[in-house]
Amino acid sequence: MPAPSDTHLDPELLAEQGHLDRARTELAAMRERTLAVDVQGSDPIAAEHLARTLWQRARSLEDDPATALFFGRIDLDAEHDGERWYVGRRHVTDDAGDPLVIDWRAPVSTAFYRASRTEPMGVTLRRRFGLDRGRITALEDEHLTDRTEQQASSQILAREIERPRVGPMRDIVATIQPEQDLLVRVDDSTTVCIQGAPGTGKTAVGLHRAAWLLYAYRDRLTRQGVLVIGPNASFLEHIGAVLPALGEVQVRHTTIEGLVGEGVRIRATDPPGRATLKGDARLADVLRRAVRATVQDPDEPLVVPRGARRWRIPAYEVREILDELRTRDVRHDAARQMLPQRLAHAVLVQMEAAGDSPDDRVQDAVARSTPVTRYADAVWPRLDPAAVLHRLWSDPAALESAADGILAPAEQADLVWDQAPRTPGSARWTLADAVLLDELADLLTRTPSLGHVMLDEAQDLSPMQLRAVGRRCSTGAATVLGDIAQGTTPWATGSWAESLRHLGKPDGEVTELHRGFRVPAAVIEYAARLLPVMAPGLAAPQSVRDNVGELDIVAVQADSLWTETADRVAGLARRPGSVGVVVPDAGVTAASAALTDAGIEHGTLGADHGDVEHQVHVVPATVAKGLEFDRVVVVEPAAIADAEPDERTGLRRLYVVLTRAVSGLSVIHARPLPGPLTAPTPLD
Ligand SMILES: Nc1ncnc2c1ncn2[C@@H]1O[C@H](COP(=O)(O)OP(=O)(O)OP(=O)(O)O)[C@@H](O)[C@H]1O
Repeated sequence: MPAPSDTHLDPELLAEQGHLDRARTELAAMRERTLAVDVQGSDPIAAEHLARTLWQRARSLEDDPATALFFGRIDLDAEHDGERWYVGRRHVTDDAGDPLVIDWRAPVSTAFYRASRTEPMGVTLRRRFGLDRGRITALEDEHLTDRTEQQASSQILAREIERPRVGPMRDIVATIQPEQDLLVRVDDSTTVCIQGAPGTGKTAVGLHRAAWLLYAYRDRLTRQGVLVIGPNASFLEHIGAVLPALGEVQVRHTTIEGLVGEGVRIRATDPPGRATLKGDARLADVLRRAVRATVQDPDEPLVVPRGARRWRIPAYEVREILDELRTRDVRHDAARQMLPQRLAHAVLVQMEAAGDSPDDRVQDAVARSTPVTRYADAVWPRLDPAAVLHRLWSDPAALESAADGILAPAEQADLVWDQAPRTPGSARWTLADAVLLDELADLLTRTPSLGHVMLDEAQDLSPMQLRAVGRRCSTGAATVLGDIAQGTTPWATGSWAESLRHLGKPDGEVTELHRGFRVPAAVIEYAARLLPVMAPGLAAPQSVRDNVGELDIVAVQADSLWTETADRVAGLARRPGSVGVVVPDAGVTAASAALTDAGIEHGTLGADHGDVEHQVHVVPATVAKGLEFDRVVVVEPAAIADAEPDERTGLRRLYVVLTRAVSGLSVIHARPLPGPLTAPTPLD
């Protein structure tokens, strides 16, 4: 690959800048044409819908002068009519409809990302553009069919990966790698599960996949919706700008709490053991039984007075009807609605046997009559999820009858409240309870499915949480992203096959990403000392970064831990790029006070709030997952590990926080470092 051209006088560069200028002008014209459409119509609802669609389209056609409209070009061989395509974030056409730029998601763009010297895919030239504030500053060419040309690594790609990180996560549309592109473009009916070490681009791939799916299956997915699920509010803020930057503004982002917590106030926390038990898939059977147990076989017959006659359906016949409804795979509420019609039908059969000839209207009238609806309500009652769970957790006998043979007596005893709240409304529900309430709600009425769900940090979900997510994509597919080595919940998954089973997608395709884009070699090798102890069998990523990174381990006196931290942060903040100060959760206040005393302006991240705009952030260790900062200061690793319920989880938490750095990692400690971190590595 020849050296990138960097001069403004380069005629090639000027010609490309000319194409960019033309594309800008045409984009502005496309937007004007959209805005000029006169929305009229006799149907005001249709007119309003059209106006909204046009407004959204006009918004998506807004030009951001800071980003170039295209970042690459491919020239194809004669077999492909020698076509030339400029690849960018969106289609731009001239007023004759000829494309000036094609969307990166269009099928023809695939070759830009995947063509190689061994498989050129008809590409004779691949050109990447170096861009600065929306202007072309460099070109990098690969002649894929020229055997004499030396293969070299892309400087433009390297520059993009090495760019210091500030603010929220960016899109990677210009530099998606072939192995990533393969995953982005998997069809909409396939569930993919991507295992990858920290910084291998799982989140980036998942978000670009969501954008691609919305392009390729626009009608269905806009109608049914696409949902992104991440671990906490700070993470959602970190990733929240990526899809809008790709023109997709309608994708909802939420956490598990947000997903199941609608209408439930989560006001308490379960101890780890109980939360694990409540997250166990066996609870699904317990709840199913509890709901089924509310359907009572009657002892009394159904008596329906009509005119001068009284029709009697004996209890044994009602029991047969109930048995038939029980064996059908319908939800509780749907069966409840069917029951009055079934009972009315039995009455009609008797009427016919007595010589009457009742029609459907009579059956409807009988089904709606008070004796039938009262009787049906008594045997197949209206249920409220909170009331069902309230009863299980407050009444050991009710729990025993639902859990007998499923949960051991000691497990049942652990689930029952010590002091039961008087009413379901006054219960202090936990997150695990909210997940169970969600399961119960689905046993009553089917949860509607979305078109696609992207689930990030999926290793941390309990089986019951996975079931809750699976319900949201029962007729769609999912993109499941995670790293088993980063599992930090007591119920974290041990295998993706198991997670996919709980998600209801046992045929999901598990694949692995190996190349690390975030963490430089020195830092990843340090963090990887933990792997053999807490995730044997899993390897660290192979860092693709040119920069090996900076690693500093600083031992300090306990009484100067925070002042030393502030000193170091002050030094790091003088350079461009974000600084994450990752501290034990219990140290957030002390860390923030020390930074304030040192005059360092900063934000504090939390599980329920994000604020990614500052240069310096104090990050509680439990919130760091999925985030990244140019430079990271990890304070007191031993305390971060000790805050977790067991050693393995503690070391995994540490692995997560040590792998957030893009350029440099400083570890400041007063207590001895956890044992595995002091093991020698080839870098020592
Ligand atoms: N092809 C690429 N080109 C440029 N940057 C990339 C590419 N792939 C990934 N990155 C960058 O690498 C960083 C890590 O990516 P990402 O957060 O998606 O990794 P991850 O696997 O989800 O990490 P973690 O397991 O720590 O959550 C991000 O800054 C992302 O933009």
